[in-house]
Parts: sequence; structure tokens; C-alpha cells
Amino acid sequence: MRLGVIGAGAWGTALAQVAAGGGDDVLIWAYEPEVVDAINAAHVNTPYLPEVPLSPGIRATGDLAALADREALLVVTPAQHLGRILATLDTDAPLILCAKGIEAGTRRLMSDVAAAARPGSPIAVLSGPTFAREVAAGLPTAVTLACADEALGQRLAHRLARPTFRPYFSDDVVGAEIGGAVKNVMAIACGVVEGAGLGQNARAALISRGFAEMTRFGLALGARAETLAGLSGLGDLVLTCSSASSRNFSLGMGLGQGKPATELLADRRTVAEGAFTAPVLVEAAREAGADMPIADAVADLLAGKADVRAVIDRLMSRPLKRE
Ligand SMILES: NC(=O)c1ccc[n+]([C@@H]2O[C@H](COP(=O)([O-])OP(=O)(O)OC[C@H]3O[C@@H](n4cnc5c(N)ncnc54)[C@H](O)[C@@H]3O)[C@@H](O)[C@H]2O)c1
Ligand SMILES: O=P(O)(O)OC[C@H](O)CO
Repeated sequence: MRLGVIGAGAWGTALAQVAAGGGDDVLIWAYEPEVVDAINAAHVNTPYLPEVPLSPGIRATGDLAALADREALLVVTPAQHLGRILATLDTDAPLILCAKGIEAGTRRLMSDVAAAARPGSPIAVLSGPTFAREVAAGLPTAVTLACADEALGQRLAHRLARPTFRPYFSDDVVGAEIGGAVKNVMAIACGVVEGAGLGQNARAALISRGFAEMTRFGLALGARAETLAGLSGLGDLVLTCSSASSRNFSLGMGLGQGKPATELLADRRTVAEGAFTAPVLVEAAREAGADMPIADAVADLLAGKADVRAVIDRLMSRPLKRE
């Protein structure tokens, strides 16, 4: 397959490596010219995935127009840049959305952003528990591949599958997107618990109650419960809430140690999507009538409106209720 990858951060690069390993002709678009040069000249993505020697079959470009002949495009830019970049493309090829987030300002999921930017392109979502470094190293990984068009989704799943990369098909696009967006916010909360030394009971409680929030919000937006309990929801929530390898979790650790969000986010080259998703998730949840007290707490911490002690007291003193 002639595959295009838009975005050469850690995840786009890891996906390009998986595809090239299976024999696909892979062209990856990078935002930074130095990334284009490093991939083409030295077969390494020095800023974002330096430890992985890349397949010589991966070519890089800084020109989005060069992607016009691609049969399918993996879209792996950070969520807040996705609409702007897709709008400049010239293609009706299927778009496989891999960013995890909600667009600030519009409160749109990535599938809505992509549909508005490229109305002629069929849309699929690839999401799940996937640390880029593990995927690039060929460690076993399973993901959700969601597409409303079952025939296309099944075809894409078969084209992307590799011996160590296993897509599970779903037709619940919204469910797959909500899991990936919400888990990043919950990972920040779990990092806070770690950074503040609040213990493993608290972390398990946050994962469990965070899943309840993800489910309430997802069901309100039309997601299916089984998708939220699958790889792209609970699976990714468990991964990201349990490991300092997660950028969102490690951002939360810094907050838990009392550092201000502005300091933690300044000059950061890699993306912690939960920091952008938390405020817009809170707005979207309010609009949908879904109670999300943990997401509220993360948004307040990030905005500097409350400190760790205050948000923990707030969460623990809520009226008792049925589970
Ligand atoms: N890294 C992972 O393990 C992983 C796994 C699954 C999904 N994702 C998701 O993939 C998406 C991309 O994350 P990543 O980890 O590949 O990124 P990254 O943190 O490794 O790199 C940052 C990316 O942002 C891009 N960027 C910075 N400024 C930009 C601008 N103004 N315009 C366009 N692009 C710009 C950079 O070129 C780079 O591709 C995110 O939504 C993330 O949640 C990441
Ligand atoms: O490092 P994070 O927190 O962006 O998580 C990466 C992936 O989304 C894990 O599935």
C-alpha cells in the first residue's frame, strides 16, 4: 500500500516503522525540516524517537502536497493542529485518525474536525494502549480500528495488521475517540496522586472512578459501553494511568509535586494532550449533562485555580452516592 503518515512525532514515526516493516511504501510528513532531513539522511527521528533505527523504506517530506498520491493517510498530528493541516491537503483518500483529544473552542471530536476539513474522505480512528517506543520496538500491541463503513474498516485493519500489531475492528467511531481523549485527562490525575505521594489505593480509585466518568460522558455522546470497556477506553486508561512513560502521567506527577502547570508546559517539545483536552472536556461534559468531577479537578489544577490539597478535599467530600 502507498501509505502516508501526517505528523512525525513519536507516534507517527512508530506507525511508519510498523507499516514499512510489512512492506508498505511509506511517506511521512514532518512539521520540522530537521526531522525531514534526519529521517531521509540518517534514518532516525532524532528529536522524537532517537533510539529506533528506521526502515530505509520510510521517506520523509515537508511538503503536504507530496501526499496526494497516497492510498490512505494516518493522521498523527497533535489534536489541536489536525483541522488546520487537513484543510491544506488535496486528497479524498481514507483518513485514519490517531490523535487523542478534543478541539479547543469548537468542542469537536477529531472525526468531526476531519469531516469538516475533508468532506470527501472516509474516516477511521486508530486508538488503544500504545506507547510509541514499544510499538516501534516490535513489542506485542493491540488497538481498536473504528470505522462506520465496516467493509472499509475491515480492509484497513487487515492492511495495518502485523505479527506484533493487532487491530480489532469496531464501528463505534465516537466511542473509540472518547476513550483516547478522556484517558489522557485521567492519566494527569493519576500522576498527581503519584507525585503527591497519595498512595496506590487512591490511584486505583481514580482509575475506577475515571472510567465511570469516561462512560457517563461517552454514553451521553452516543458511544457504546463495550467500546469504552475495550482497548481504546479502559485498556488505554489502565496503561496511561499506571506508568511514568506516559507524558500525561508525568505532567501530573509534576503538578502533584507542587510545580505550576505553566512551568511544566513551557518549552515542552512533546505533547501531553490531556493539558489541552481537560478544559474543553469540562465544557463538553457540562453541555452533555455528564458529571465529571475528576476532569473538573484536573482542569482547575492546570489553570492554577486550586492546589492539590484543595482538589483532593473536594473530591473526597462530595456527597456519598451509589456506585
Ligand atoms: N507517543 C505515543 O506513544 C502516542 C501513542 C498513541 C497516540 N498518540 C497521539 O498521537 C498524537 C501525536 O503525538 P506524538 O506522541 O506523536 O507527538 P510528540 O509529542 O512525539 O511530538 C510532537 C509533535 O507535534 C508536532 N508539532 C509541534 N508543533 C506543531 C505545529 N505548530 N503544527 C503541526 N505539528 C506540530 C511535532 O512536529 C511532532 O510531530 C497525539 O494526539 C498523541 O496523543 C501518541
Ligand atoms: O504518553 P501519553 O500520555 O501521551 O500516552 C501515549 C499513548 O496515548 C498511550 O496509549
